[in-house]
Amino acid sequence: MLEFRSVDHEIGDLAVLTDISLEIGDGEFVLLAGANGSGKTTLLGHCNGLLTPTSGSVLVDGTPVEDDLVAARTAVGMVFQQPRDQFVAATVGEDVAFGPENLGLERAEIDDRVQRALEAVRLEGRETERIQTLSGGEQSRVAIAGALAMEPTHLVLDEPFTGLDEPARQSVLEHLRSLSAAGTGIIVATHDLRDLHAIADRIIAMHDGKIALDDEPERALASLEALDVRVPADVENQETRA
Ligand SMILES: Nc1ncnc2c1ncn2[C@@H]1O[C@H](COP(=O)(O)OP(=O)(O)OP(=O)(O)O)[C@@H](O)[C@H]1O
Repeated sequence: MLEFRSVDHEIGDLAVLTDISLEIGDGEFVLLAGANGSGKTTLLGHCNGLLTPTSGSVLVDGTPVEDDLVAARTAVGMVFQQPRDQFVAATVGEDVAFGPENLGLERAEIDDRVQRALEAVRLEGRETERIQTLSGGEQSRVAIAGALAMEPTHLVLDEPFTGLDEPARQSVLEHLRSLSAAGTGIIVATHDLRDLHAIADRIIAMHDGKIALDDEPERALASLEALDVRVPADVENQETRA
């Protein structure tokens, strides 16, 4: 369980997050929507102690994040918007293996996790390739594989589908869905609600640093346009009609 209790985040005079309270249960698949600048990335940064609340607290499985940062970072896997910030090794295989190696796992278990993670992002057989030589979308997939290989109990992804081609997007989606079914809590910040709402349990929409709505997908979608979150299918329909 991931829990925010009245979290405020201020930067100077700017209230970036105001009074965020929410609970995300094990196995819940949550979409975090909202316009540019509404506070999504900042909210995600609080999930594993990357950011510290100005007031309020964040708890991972009942423990305040600041009480045990290592535990929080092991429990909550993060995939950032800019994958380049996330790489620690030169090659695909080394990078994805880095996290599991740090957990002190047996070699066979590490290799197994790397294989499964690379299959999930459709990069199997590419272990020895240098990350620098990959395309942006492929680099994003390496970053996702790195988080998957840690097998965290909560997985937080910031715009994970940007730059992914459709087969890779579907494969990652399928994997996230199966992780969620197996009990992993998933939070995906995204503008891309295309087919995601069909698999999500819940949509949380941010507006000006506050939670503007938190509801099951069908009801949430009906309210989203008022918050300036375009639903691509509707946009396409409007363009077709025009
Ligand atoms: N380190 C910082 N310094 C100053 N302002 C910041 C900082 N981090 C975030 N902000 C501001 O806080 C607000 C929320 O930013 P955040 O990145 O959380 O939004 P977002 O919803 O993730 O946006 P996007 O959809 O564009 O990624 C923005 O107005 C942003 O400019």
